Amino acid sequence: MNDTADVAPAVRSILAAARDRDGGSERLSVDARSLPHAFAAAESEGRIPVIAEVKPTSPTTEGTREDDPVELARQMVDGGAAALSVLTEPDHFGGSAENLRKIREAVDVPVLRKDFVVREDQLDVVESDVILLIARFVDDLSGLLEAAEARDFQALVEVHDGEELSEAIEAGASIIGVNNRDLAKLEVDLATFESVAPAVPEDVTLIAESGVTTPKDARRMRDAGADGLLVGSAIMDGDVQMNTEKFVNAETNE
Ligand SMILES: O=C(O)c1ccccc1NCC(=O)[C@H](O)[C@H](O)COP(=O)(O)O
Repeated sequence: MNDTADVAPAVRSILAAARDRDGGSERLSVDARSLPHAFAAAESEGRIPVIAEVKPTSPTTEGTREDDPVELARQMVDGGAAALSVLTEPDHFGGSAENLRKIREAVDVPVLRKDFVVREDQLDVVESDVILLIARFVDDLSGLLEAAEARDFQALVEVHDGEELSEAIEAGASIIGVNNRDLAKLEVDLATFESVAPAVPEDVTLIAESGVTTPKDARRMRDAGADGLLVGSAIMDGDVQMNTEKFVNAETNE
């Protein structure tokens, strides 16, 4: 695992828990729904491709949303989400593999497993269409990416700066997310995406992650080159269907 000494205490705690968490006992083989195809379908219908995140709580959110996660997921899809992200991290985000399993059964859009996977056996916990690999926290990014793809997962490789972007490109990532949240300080700055995006190759599916809180933010990320947006807190706060619609239609309702 790359440098963890300089990350926020909450993130150190997340990573300690991730290292201790068991993996799956059987190697998975996934029949994945295509994220790039889902993005293209949304674009063709005039919707911004939004990955809406089922995120019951987090270290930077007050309280926990106790609603049925499957019902929330359905409302996000009804609101036009091209894909969903489901937290499976239990200790800091209130997620579970069971939530993801039930949600993936209930919807027909691609589902991203949002967790802090640090070892190959942790890929085998639950089937999803896309799996998150965070460049900063993975020792052998190309090895883990290869292991994910060998199971037919699509991998979303998350980066925060140019160095991590180079690492992701070298590892062969075809879906890259630029996280606007600095995991060292937990501060969010949309300028992060704007500074990293220009170096991302054209053929990569590029996602702006974190800190998108208004339709104006959504347009800003799209203007900077985002193919899609990953939105958590701003969708989870209130009526999730209406909130999703707001982001999905941010360009048409301008
Ligand atoms: O969201 C947090 O508080 C957080 C804290 C520490 C590590 C990671 C964290 N979030 C993970 C994410 O990637 C976000 O859930 C996701 O990008 C959505 O972000 P947002 O729209 O800002 O909720």
